[in-house]
Amino acid sequence: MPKKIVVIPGDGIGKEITDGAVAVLQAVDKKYKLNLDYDYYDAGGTAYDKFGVPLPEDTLKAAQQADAVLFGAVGGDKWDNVAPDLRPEKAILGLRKGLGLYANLRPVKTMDALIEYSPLKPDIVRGTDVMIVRELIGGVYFGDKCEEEDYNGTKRAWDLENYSIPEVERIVNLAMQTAQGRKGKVTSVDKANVLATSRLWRRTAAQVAAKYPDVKMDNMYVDNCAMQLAINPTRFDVIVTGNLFGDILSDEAAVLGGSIGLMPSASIGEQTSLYEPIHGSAPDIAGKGIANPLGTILSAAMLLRYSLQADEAADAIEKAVKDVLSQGYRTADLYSEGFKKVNTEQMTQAVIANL
Ligand SMILES: NC(=O)C1=CN([C@@H]2O[C@H](COP(=O)(O)OP(=O)(O)OC[C@H]3O[C@@H](n4cnc5c(N)ncnc54)[C@H](O)[C@@H]3O)[C@@H](O)[C@H]2O)C=CC1
Ligand SMILES: CC(C)CC(=O)C(=O)O
Ligand SMILES: [Mg+2]
Repeated sequence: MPKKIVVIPGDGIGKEITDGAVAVLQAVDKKYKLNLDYDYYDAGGTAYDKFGVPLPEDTLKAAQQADAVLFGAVGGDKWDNVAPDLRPEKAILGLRKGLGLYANLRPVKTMDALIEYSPLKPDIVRGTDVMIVRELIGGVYFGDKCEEEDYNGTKRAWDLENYSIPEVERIVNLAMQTAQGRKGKVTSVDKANVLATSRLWRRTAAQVAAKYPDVKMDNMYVDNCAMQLAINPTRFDVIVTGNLFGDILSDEAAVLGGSIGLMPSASIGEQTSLYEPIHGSAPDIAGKGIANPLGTILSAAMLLRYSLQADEAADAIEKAVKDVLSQGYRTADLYSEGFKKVNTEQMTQAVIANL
């Protein structure tokens, strides 16, 4: 039986980068006989323009029934003024909730070939290898919210941050197990000096950690973590944190690898999982054919590894990405004089040639 991959390109650079990842998947499929089959669905502003909603029922249903989902990105200025519940970003939030994707794994690894591209000093970023484990379907992104209400003679808006003990236990357990396959160290990141949700997070994390004597856990406030990522990133192995902090810290950590365009992610659920680069729809470069497809191609490698247990094919993609960078191929986000400047399509073909 073929394995069903639901592809959701979304908006902006979404089509360009998912085209690249699917071309690479098709190439490894030929070599490793994976028997992959693709179905395409709309989401985001593109779906809003066609159907009046950012996440059509058909898209969610297909994703729920898929062996794995490959996602591009959603959003763009064009939809900035649509009703909050119809914003393109509701599509990815709805997919995360609808598929129960409770954990977002965001690996950040500095490749030697790219050491000069980080705005940080080479001696600081060399050897960085962090796995950010971000809780993905709780916290302030999914709490009750109020767009506007009267309050003390003025208007206010609010978003509710809330976490339950089982939600924290589930994500911290996954972080501990992830660390067991790595260097055995977890840093739990919160703001327990201020937030009640963070104090519950910290207490619960300690209880979970006690079940894993082979893993060392420490706690860090999120503001300090933001600084430590910039001055001492190699001190981290696994970082586990909530939805909002994980979103922000992972964009910051992306600069350690050279470009956000390189960063993949896996969003893990009980039934199916979704794979997407950590960046957005990059409206500033959309349609120009210059987006870096490597974050999405590496997300496809994570798809093969986590959803299809096709480790050999995943290894082949990851090695091909390293090879093209060592050979000097660079999209615009990583280009400097002396290197081979390529567009999205040429970078994709370079990866395929190295498989
Ligand atoms: N999962 C998703 O679908 C996400 C969607 N968004 C949405 O994307 C839209 C744009 O958001 P921004 O804050 O501008 O973040 P962004 O990640 O789209 O772009 C930030 C900067 O990084 C660059 N960049 C991003 N991906 C790149 C790639 N593959 N190659 C080369 N350069 C790349 C962009 O050109 C831009 O300068 C918004 O509507 C936002 O809500 C943002 C993050 C995640
Ligand atoms: C809802 C998304 C736009 C949040 C985000 O920035 C992300 O998941 O990286
Ligand atoms: Mg983000």
